[in-house]
Amino acid sequence: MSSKSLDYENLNENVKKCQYAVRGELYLRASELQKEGKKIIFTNVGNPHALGQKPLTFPRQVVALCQAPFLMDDPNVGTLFHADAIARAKHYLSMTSGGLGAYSDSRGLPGIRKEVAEFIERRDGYPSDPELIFLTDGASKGVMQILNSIIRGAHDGILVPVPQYPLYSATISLLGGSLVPYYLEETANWGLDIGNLRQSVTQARSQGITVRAMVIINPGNPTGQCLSEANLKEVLKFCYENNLVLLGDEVYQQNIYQDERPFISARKVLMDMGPPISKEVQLVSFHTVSKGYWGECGQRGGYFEMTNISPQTVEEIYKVASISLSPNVPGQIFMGLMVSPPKPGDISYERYVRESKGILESLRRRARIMTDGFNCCRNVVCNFTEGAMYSFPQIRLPLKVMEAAKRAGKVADVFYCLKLLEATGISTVPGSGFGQKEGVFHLRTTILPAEEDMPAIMASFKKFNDEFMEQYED
Ligand SMILES: Cc1ncc(COP(=O)(O)O)c(CN[C@@H]2CONC2=O)c1O
Repeated sequence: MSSKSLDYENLNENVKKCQYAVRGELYLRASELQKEGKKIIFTNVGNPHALGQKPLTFPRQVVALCQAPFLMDDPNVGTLFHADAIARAKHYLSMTSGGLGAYSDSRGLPGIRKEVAEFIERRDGYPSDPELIFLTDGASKGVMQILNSIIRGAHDGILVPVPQYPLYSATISLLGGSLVPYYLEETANWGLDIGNLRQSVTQARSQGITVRAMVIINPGNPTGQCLSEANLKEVLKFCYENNLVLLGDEVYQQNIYQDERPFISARKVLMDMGPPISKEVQLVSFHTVSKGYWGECGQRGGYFEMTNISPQTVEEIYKVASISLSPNVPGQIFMGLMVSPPKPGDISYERYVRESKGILESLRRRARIMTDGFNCCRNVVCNFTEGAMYSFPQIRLPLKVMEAAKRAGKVADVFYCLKLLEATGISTVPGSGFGQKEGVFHLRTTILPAEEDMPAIMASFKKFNDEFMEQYED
């Protein structure tokens, strides 16, 4: 029988080439162990509610009423839902053309895009145009749409920070483009070095690659660093000088755990720089409801905002978005609620502030507990998690581990993470899944396990690591 179209050997080569380590070998092994009854701590994915974080009450009340508007016909609805949640649900339902079951415009509901624009204006102090904001099924889909618009073939290069979040490497592979790495400096707390950027671009160009865009992830995933205003100015100037569109992945902008480098958006810095840069540099900024203190990953709410992109290009991106008909409407409503939460004086305001502040303060404490826990191990060095949701310690491994890993046919940090998983049930992602310098090894875990469980998890890690090192030390 001749081989069929969807047989492996006939698949699109780009499909076979792309990799996404966050749900790769370690995750699959952890799932197997879980099926065998082993207790697994899935700290490999930035998935807060899967690790016990409670959803914020107000957004869930509003979306519940939007999903089941008949509840508002019940005379007792006020005993279960606050008046501001009821009013908000009616506000969103009035924007739809028949409730949550109807498609919306392919760019998302205009009323919610307006709320996003108003949020950006409040945050940055510059006007934002709803016509340049598209709502998406999570930031992932927005990133894929924009990269799809940029990459024309193998000679088109995208500058990506290494270590990087593998949505970028996987999507660039899938689209048949070229990833151009720029290495973050671990000893400078994962700082971005413009000299390294220049070197990467020069090298890529010498290989016939046209570098077309640059990705920044701020705060960083997996590295957690927060870019300073000075860094952002350097990057925007670099993009201006090299005619690059900047993709500003800012999905962790609510996740800030230090006061030295508060979040500042690439768009604000761009506008502050004034002409010619503020008029010339093309920027696309991404945000999501999956992160922050919302953590509503499963709702699939996201947006991207375009700056200095021509109407003709916006039309093309709109045309492609229309192929998927409509971003999911509940996710859009979550986005509207996130960018326009209860205000002082609203009935739900106190509870909203109490819940969100509580989550953020706990995340900040957990970042510290985890960093200190890793740094208690003699062969582990861990930068503090300034932002985002991850810890990315460097694990120094002796020669015998390299040899054992080689015999097992594994990369050294995959070998280490598998042993960690088998011994403790802690499911992580090996640093090799994010890219790292030759001969240096890391793992990525999240700071999401419940705060009360953290000390025990870090003790379990230390016990494993010290025993592992005894077994393999030179
Ligand atoms: C930097 C970055 N950008 C975009 C996304 C996509 O988010 P949504 O599509 O959900 O909006 C993620 C998700 N982070 C993944 C998910 O969990 N762990 C991770 O590393 C991310 O870390």
